[in-house]
Amino acid sequence: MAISIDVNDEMDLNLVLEVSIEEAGYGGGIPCISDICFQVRKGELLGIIGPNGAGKSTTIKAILGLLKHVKAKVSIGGSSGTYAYIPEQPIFYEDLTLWEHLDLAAAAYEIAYEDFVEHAEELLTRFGMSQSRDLLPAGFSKGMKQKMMLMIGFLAKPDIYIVDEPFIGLDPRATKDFLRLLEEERERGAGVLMSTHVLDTAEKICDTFIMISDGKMVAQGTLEDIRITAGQPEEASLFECFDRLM
Ligand SMILES: Nc1ncnc2c1ncn2[C@@H]1O[C@H](COP(=O)(O)OP(=O)(O)OP(=O)(O)O)[C@@H](O)[C@H]1O
Repeated sequence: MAISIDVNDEMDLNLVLEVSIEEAGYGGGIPCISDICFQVRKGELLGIIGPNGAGKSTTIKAILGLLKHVKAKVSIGGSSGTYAYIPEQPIFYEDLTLWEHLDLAAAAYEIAYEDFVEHAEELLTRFGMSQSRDLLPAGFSKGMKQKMMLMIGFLAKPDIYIVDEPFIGLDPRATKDFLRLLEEERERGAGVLMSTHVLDTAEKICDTFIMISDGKMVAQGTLEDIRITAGQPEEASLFECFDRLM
């Protein structure tokens, strides 16, 4: 394994994430992804899109240093260089309530207790989860578990959010609440790296994209850049570009 995660104060001050993955995979010597390079700036939302099995989650795992086989350089910028990872599959402790999960996360992020209580109460209200605060997440629905992961991520107020497919379990109201919070965080200067299949939403909210197919980047940039790469006209949707490039 050869991965370096630098918390680097000397990089371009507007960059919150710089990724250069030579190759990465799950062992056995065969890489699943290769030559994936991109940057995320303050306030930017970069969408990773691609078909099932293209390598979106593997790219995220490579960035987080979760793979055995990875040759990559990852730099997280800003003075504190912090990130929050919101996984596609909720991860939780069977014996801890929702509130205890938030409390544990706040302790890990070293947030002062009063600040934690205020922010956590606000998040519970915004996600409509106040009544579930003292319940165990094992009994939650898929969407409620997803909301818990989002709340834990938002507690951190990091430099960059790394979010793996957030939309699948969320109802329309929760999706709206999530997008509004994300927008506020971007106004604060946080960057966002988000993988998703929901292309009409991605088209509306992402500033830039990387499109991955078969473990490689096939297009990169703004929607306009993607249209040019796909040889599509000005009015073409992200889905039409995706369809053409895949
Ligand atoms: N734990 C694993 N062990 C071995 N190979 C894996 C593992 N997870 C994923 N892969 C392989 O890595 C490749 C990329 O998978 P990945 O999960 O990154 O795709 P994805 O683009 O996130 O797909 P989806 O949209 O279906 O979530 C696939 O060929 C997949 O079979």
